[in-house]
Amino acid sequence: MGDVARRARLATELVTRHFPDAEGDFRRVLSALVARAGWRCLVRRGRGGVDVFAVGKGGVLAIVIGEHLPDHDTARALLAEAEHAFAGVRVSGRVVAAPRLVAIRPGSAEARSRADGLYQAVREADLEKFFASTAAHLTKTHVRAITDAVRLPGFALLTVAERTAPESAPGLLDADELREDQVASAMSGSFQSWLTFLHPSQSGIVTRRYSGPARIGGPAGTGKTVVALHRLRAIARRTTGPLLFTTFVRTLPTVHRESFLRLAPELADRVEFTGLHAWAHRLLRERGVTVSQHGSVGSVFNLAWLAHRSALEPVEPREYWWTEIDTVVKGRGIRTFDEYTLVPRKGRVRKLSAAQKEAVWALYETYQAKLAERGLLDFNDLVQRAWEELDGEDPPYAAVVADEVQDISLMGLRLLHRLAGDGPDGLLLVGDGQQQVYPGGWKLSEAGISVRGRGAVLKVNYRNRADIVRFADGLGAVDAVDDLDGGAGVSLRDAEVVSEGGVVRMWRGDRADLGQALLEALRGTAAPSGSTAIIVLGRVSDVVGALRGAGVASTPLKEYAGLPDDSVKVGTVHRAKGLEFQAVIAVHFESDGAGADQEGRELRARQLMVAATRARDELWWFAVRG
Ligand SMILES: Nc1ncnc2c1ncn2[C@@H]1O[C@H](COP(=O)(O)OP(=O)(O)OP(=O)(O)O)[C@@H](O)[C@H]1O
Repeated sequence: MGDVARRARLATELVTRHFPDAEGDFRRVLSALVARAGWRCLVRRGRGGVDVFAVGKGGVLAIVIGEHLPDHDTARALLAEAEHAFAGVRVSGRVVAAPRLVAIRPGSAEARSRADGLYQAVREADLEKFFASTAAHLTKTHVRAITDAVRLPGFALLTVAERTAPESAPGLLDADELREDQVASAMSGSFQSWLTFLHPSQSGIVTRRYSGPARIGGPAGTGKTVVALHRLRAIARRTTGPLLFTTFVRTLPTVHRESFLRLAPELADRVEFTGLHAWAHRLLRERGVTVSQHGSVGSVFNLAWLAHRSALEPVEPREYWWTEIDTVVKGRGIRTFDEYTLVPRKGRVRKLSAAQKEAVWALYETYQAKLAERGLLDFNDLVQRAWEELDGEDPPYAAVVADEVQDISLMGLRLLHRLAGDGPDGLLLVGDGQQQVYPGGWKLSEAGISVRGRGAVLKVNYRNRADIVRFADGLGAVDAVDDLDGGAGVSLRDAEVVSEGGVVRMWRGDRADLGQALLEALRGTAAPSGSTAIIVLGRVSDVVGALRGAGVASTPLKEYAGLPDDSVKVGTVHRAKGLEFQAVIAVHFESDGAGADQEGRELRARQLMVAATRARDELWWFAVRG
């Protein structure tokens, strides 16, 4: 008899023995659950609460089985029961996050949740599809450990023995199973185990109630985004309004949406994942503000620059002045010359004379005039106009999470504040000052946001292996880290690292040899191509050209949406921030760092650190000479 048929027969016998009086529908659905390989079911019937806690590679599910799907209040009560049942359950120092709620309707009649994303409704006929779509992230050892640790009075553990492991030896895995488990864990991404396990400090932040805007800080890889996603789910479960997850990087929300859908597929329609500029653009369009799509902002700035370069170029190059206008003037919402003369130019090392400030202002005015002539808005204008639109209105979101806030402009912060307001659990700002990859700087208080007493810092690095953290820490990013609000923060050096080992390899050579060296590095990594990224500090086209020359196909990071594929990703450090890969080849050009001033050197050191900390297991450090 095949294993599937054997399991089905044994499951039916087991269920009939335990629940002889239960109705046929219940017994049939339960038998199908118990028969699933790799899942263990804790079952109780007839108390009006959760029927089954199923623990398996797809996590922990609280399941109710019945013809009638739960309404809103019932679903909330079930979730509370499920949360309570697993509260404090620990496995190797991590706690088990609140389970997902699933309502299974016997038969094939329509099953649609009537509770706004509190649970996933599944028809019995779709059970196979449902389990196939559940992200596998726990090993068999995890599953055993959870079911061993949880105490659920009144629930019976119903499992069908694996073919080789007799059920009389619960908690033990035989040698084959263990090996298979380890391979599965290495291959299948048990690094996604954050979907079920949280460090106690992470879990504390997920469930904490904040009376107003709050902030989560901590160095690279400590689970800030993980906590933000869990918290979003927790907030969604106790509110009814719309929720937003946003960042300044256009592509990042799409990637994090994929993670969130693995964590809480039932909330797909409740939480919006959008870049802040795209959000502002949409608002303006909806309100009838025409935003021209034609022409390039960069070429308009060039025209303005041509008119003023003679005064400014002898002092600093074009890029410096673009940054001055982008982050100091427009990023801070400065509208008059007088304001500009008074503003603290945080993060800018060079002091400007009165005459230089006048020249900056003239450049700004020409740039604005030329944008207006063409009906163009740059990113700062989009944010400013959206912020003005929302003046005096109620916040459109019940809660907003903003990730990577260290790179958001001051005006961006003000817009976020209008999106969420000052209400309880409304605005959550997540970031790490040490990872700033754009110049700029602000204190939250300058944006009118008070997070006093509502901050948390994470310190346990779960992403990078120890050798990679040590290497990244030595790259010279300033250790004195800002907590995003002018206070002292925590740097990578202070992080506690969970995974030992790691591979760091160096290459230094000429441009002409780059393609071949990349090819060899790609061949030499243990990571599959799809889990490898080439992160470039400098011109990406140079690296893509070298790769093409070596016959390697790649996908630009700006098109990466977090879905698995088997191509190598290539992009700038600006595109790579917030992401992670099993292996990273970081390519920098030595000439780019030469001659930089203190501000440029610090920014570059932070960018190098961000590139290095994208690597989980392997880092190849490529320095191109000349
Ligand atoms: N509780 C956890 N259990 C297992 N793995 C975890 C846990 N928390 C985080 N991780 C792992 O660490 C990785 C990094 O987490 P996350 O991206 O949230 O960190 P971060 O602090 O936002 O990083 P960065 O600031 O560098 O972008 C996750 O992708 C996950 O693989």
